[in-house]
Amino acid sequence: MQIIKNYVNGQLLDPFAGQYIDNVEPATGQVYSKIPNSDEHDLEQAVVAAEHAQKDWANTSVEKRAAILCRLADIIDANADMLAEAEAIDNGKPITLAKNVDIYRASANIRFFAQAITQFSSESHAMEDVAINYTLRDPIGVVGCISPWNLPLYLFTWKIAPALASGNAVIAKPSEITPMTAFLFSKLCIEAGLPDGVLNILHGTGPSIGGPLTTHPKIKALSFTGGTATGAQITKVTAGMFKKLSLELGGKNPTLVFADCDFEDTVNNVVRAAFSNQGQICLCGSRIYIERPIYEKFKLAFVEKVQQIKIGDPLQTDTQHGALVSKAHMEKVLSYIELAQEEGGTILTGGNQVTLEGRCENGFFVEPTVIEGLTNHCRTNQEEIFGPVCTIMPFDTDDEAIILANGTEYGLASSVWTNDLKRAHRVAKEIEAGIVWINCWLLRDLRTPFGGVKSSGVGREGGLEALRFFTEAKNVCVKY
Ligand SMILES: NC(=O)C1=CN([C@@H]2O[C@H](COP(=O)(O)OP(=O)(O)OC[C@H]3O[C@@H](n4cnc5c(N)ncnc54)[C@H](O)[C@@H]3O)[C@@H](O)[C@H]2O)C=CC1
Ligand SMILES: O=C(O)/C=C/C=C(\O)C(=O)O
Repeated sequence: MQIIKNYVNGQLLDPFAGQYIDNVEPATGQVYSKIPNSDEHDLEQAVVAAEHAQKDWANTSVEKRAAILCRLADIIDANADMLAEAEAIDNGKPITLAKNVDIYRASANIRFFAQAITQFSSESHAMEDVAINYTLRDPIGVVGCISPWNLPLYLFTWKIAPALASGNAVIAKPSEITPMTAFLFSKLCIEAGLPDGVLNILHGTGPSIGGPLTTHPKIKALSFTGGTATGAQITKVTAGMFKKLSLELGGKNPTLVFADCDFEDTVNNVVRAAFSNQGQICLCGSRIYIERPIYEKFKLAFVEKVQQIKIGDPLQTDTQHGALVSKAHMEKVLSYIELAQEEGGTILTGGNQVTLEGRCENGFFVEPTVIEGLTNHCRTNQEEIFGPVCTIMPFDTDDEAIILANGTEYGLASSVWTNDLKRAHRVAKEIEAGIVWINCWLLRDLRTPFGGVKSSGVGREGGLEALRFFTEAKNVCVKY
């Protein structure tokens, strides 16, 4: 059984208290590794190491920092098969998805921010004949990054890469539900020659290490991705501590399908948007609104396509739909399917747990599920299910579609499917969300601002926004 270790000051360490928790493979339901349940002592050691390393790292030339990070990205690429298999085992996601999306993006994140920092510049403001102001952007110091289980290495690297590139030392906590690729990554950091203490990875649960990390006085900025309730808790416990916070939280994202869309392409992509990664992406489109003239036709084609999704062992390369991340999460998703029926919904396809034969007979599999006949304000359409469950509903006018789309507390992402350019722009402007995709979904340009409004988060990451978040601006005013 593999024993995962913390990565502190360049070394792979056991937790001080010797406490471990079980790591379960979702596709089999079996414990297959042990995870340190780190606590304040481990954190203190990491903070000391990070503080010690940070000044040298900040004083290391941008070119050298970028070169080390690019080397790390290359090493990820060289180990892509190994990492993809580890991610599929740890998370339950299909191995093909793990390789093409998760691991591909992990190295892209690191390479992107390694290059971005070499292009980062700051503003100057001239006061005619009086003075010139220029802005310095210094690293913050020691920062914290907390990431979730749904896109483990993808989101872990999305946070640490800009933090490191801009000269901070990082204490990162991956999800205790999917710790494996962050552990493997720590070995790759050693191989890449990342200086000791610049990145420290502490494993463990929210209460044992996540909480202490958020309130540690020496950690001046926190980037968090996860559930909205946890984001609210972090805001509460850090109130009055004057930390910079970037919170990427939940979504309940609308997909708006207009009658003039490219029908086939839209059906294919709306299926992908609803069910990729078993619906466990905060950007998934789980509320699908279809313009009435094509409602019945779209429904038939959509359900037919969903029924073709191949459910199977995540380690088989032809599997399209793997296991949910945990038993608890599977039970949560199944309880929402039950709730949807109590609320008057009709299941058009799916709705059940799936029992596979062989090695995966005890895995946490749930069918891709499509429900119709619900109102917009029912709990099924208001609460984040974060699983392979979507609802479909008709609409009659653009204005109605916008009201329905905006009718939840969330505001992360949305997609709009139409060939009417004016409509696309108008709807995009009216939708309350951090991201609107027109005739596409999850098409990501890493330079763009990424984040949500309303209960979907605070702040933006991506591109310059992330580099700005992980630096402090200082204005210098020079009188002529
Ligand atoms: N990106 C997203 O939008 C995500 C949303 N979720 C939603 O949240 C629900 C709960 O999933 P969880 O895994 O429990 O998410 P979570 O928000 O509890 O976990 C995310 C990360 O935060 C850490 N954490 C938990 N409590 C903490 C605390 N008090 N202080 C600091 N860190 C803490 C976790 O250990 C993990 O690393 C899911 O069912 C889903 O609806 C979950 C993961 C990602
Ligand atoms: O940055 C991206 O491309 C995707 C981000 C996804 C999440 O934050 C999520 O699913 O939690």
